[in-house]
Amino acid sequence: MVALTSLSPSPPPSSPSPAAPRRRPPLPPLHIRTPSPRARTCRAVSVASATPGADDYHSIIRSLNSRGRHVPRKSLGQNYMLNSKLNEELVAAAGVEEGDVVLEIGPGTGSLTAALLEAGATVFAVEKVDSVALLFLGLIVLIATEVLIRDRAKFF
Ligand SMILES: C[S@@+](CC[C@H](N)C(=O)[O-])C[C@H]1O[C@@H](n2cnc3c(N)ncnc32)[C@H](O)[C@@H]1O
Repeated sequence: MVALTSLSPSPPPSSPSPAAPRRRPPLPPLHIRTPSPRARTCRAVSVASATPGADDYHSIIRSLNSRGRHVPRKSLGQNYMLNSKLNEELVAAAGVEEGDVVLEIGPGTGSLTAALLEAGATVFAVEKVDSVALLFLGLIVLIATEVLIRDRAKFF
């Protein structure tokens, strides 16, 4: 298992030597929304993008384009949900309720994760691809769980 904190890039060294390995640039600041009373028992805090809106399509596309020019790979099933209403319907169809614990394999952009959090679930997310995991981290902060297992194959 990989601790979430270990995925966060370290601050760049003050005087990098030419032989030093390249480090990822720091993530942009996260704008954390105060959890609603309904989401109080959540171990994760969703951020602004958890709120469904008419502009879901554009914000997801913007996010996908912003992190390392992520190009979705068919071999990894990287199809992303652009309509958060559908995510809500999926969560309702699955009967996810407050206090449930959900293991989500492949959170991708985190759009379904956000709907699960809104329903009051605690979500453990497993994402294989680093660039997608970083994209996901831009949307969701896992606070108490602090665990992001990157490869389902290694987990099971
Ligand atoms: C269908 S997409 C996720 C869609 C997501 N609900 C969304 O709307 O953004 C599937 C995700 O599974 C990830 N994935 C593929 N193979 C995986 C594996 N072995 N372990 C964990 N994640 C994996 C992909 O990188 C991708 O982000």
